[in-house]
This record gives sequence, structure tokens and C-alpha cells, in this order.
Amino acid sequence: MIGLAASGVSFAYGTRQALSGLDFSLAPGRFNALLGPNGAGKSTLIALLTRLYDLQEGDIRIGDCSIRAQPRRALAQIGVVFQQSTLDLDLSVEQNLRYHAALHGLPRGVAAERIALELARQQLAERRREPVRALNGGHRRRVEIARALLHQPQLLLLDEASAGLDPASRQALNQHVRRLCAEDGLTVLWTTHLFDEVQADDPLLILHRGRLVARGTAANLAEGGEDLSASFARLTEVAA
Ligand SMILES: Nc1ncnc2c1ncn2[C@@H]1O[C@H](COP(=O)(O)OP(=O)(O)OP(=O)(O)O)[C@@H](O)[C@H]1O
Repeated sequence: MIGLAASGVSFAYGTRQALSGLDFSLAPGRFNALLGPNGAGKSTLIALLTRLYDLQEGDIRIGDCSIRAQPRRALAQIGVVFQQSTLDLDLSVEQNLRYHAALHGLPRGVAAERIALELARQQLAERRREPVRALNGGHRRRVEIARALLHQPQLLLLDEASAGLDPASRQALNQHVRRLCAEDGLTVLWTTHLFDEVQADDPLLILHRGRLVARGTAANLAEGGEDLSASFARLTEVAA
């Protein structure tokens, strides 16, 4: 199981400060939630964790690798599901995965084995020959998760993976990712702006206007029996 630790991470788009002095770590092998409203900086943080953007300040360690000093080794440990889907809707599920495996230089035989394994794990084996267009939103997300896991990373980052899904599919996807975590020891970072996707004992980070305003679990951040939305309102008001 692998953890992640960020220290002193700040990022600005020109003069617009998007993240300020973030220090946090993710619990290895757990479903870690990152909660923040639109514009809090979640996608910017994912972009830094995946080296889509270069770090401006601070460092991020994935396991024992610094993404500054050993970016290739660090990135090999990460799988990512971005907010915007990048599946080709007209290709089959399997073709999408094969294309991705080829891009990453996986030999054909290895790719075929991993694709079969991942599709079985995501309960999608029977749909492998269907075009992605024929799948509902929740299943498309599972294809993206399968794709993100093809190179066998130990850390899975999901940026608002449930966005655009109906409530039942949102909950099913959330439970699905929790199972991957529990069964395979995957370390997960699940970003969301929805309180009901966070459970009381999840390791939780709350991001507000580019600053971390709380770390802990929803249960230990709560005061006087308040629910997470009330804790959130109190914590962000203090930080405003
Ligand atoms: N390319 C960009 N250029 C300038 N400012 C940006 C850019 N991308 C994001 N921002 C700003 O940086 C801040 C953080 O945005 P970010 O997209 O990381 O937040 P978020 O929490 O992911 O929100 P959302 O859920 O809406 O994507 C916001 O104020 C946003 O307007």
C-alpha cells in the first residue's frame, strides 16, 4: 500500500492564486475524500499530482518518490480518472482499453491479460465488445477506472468522477470504488463537492478557495452532532 504526502504546494494561474500552501497526506489503502465547492482548486491539485501542470512551489511524494525529482517513478504509481471523459464513444470498451495500453507501451499479450482482468473486476466483461456509446454514465466511468488501472498503479485519483450521474449511479460508483479500495488495498483520492459521497470515517480533506481548512474524518470534525454540511459551513465561514 502506498501513501502520498504534499508539502507547501501552491499554484497560481498568472496572478490568480488557485492553491496556497497545501500540506497533507493520504492514508495508504483507504478511500480518502477531498471535498470542496466549485472553484476550490480540486482539479488544479489533480493536475499537479499527475504532472499535467508543473509544480510551482512545494513538493509531492508518492510512496518514497518525489514527483519533482523522480517524476517517472512517481507517476508509474498513479492511475487517474479526470473530470472530463476521454473515451472514444464509437470504439468498443475493449478497443478503448487496447488503445490506451498501446499508448503506454504494454506488450500485446500483457495488455490482453490485464484488460480481461480489469474488465472482470469492474463487472464489464460481458460488455467488452459494445461501443462505449451504448453504456450508461456509470458504466462509462467504470471503463475509465479499468483503463486507469491497466498499468497496475497503487494510487487511484478520481476528479469528480460521479459528476453528471443520477443519484443511484452516483452511489453505485462510490460503493464500487470503496470495494476496490477494501479488496485490493488501493489508495484512493476521491474529489467531490457532494457531502453524501463522504462517509463518517473516511480520511477527509476540505479545500476552500485554494486552502485546506480541515483534515480529519467527518466524524471528528463534527461539533455537537452536526452533519458534514453543517461542519463544512462552519469551517469555511471561519476561513472566509
Ligand atoms: N486555466 C485556468 N486559468 C485561470 N484560472 C483558472 C484556470 N483553471 C482554474 N482556474 C481558477 O482556479 C481556481 C481553482 O479552479 P479548479 O478548477 O481547480 O477548482 P475545482 O475545485 O476543481 O472546481 P470545479 O469543480 O468547478 O472544477 C478557480 O478560481 C478557477 O477559476
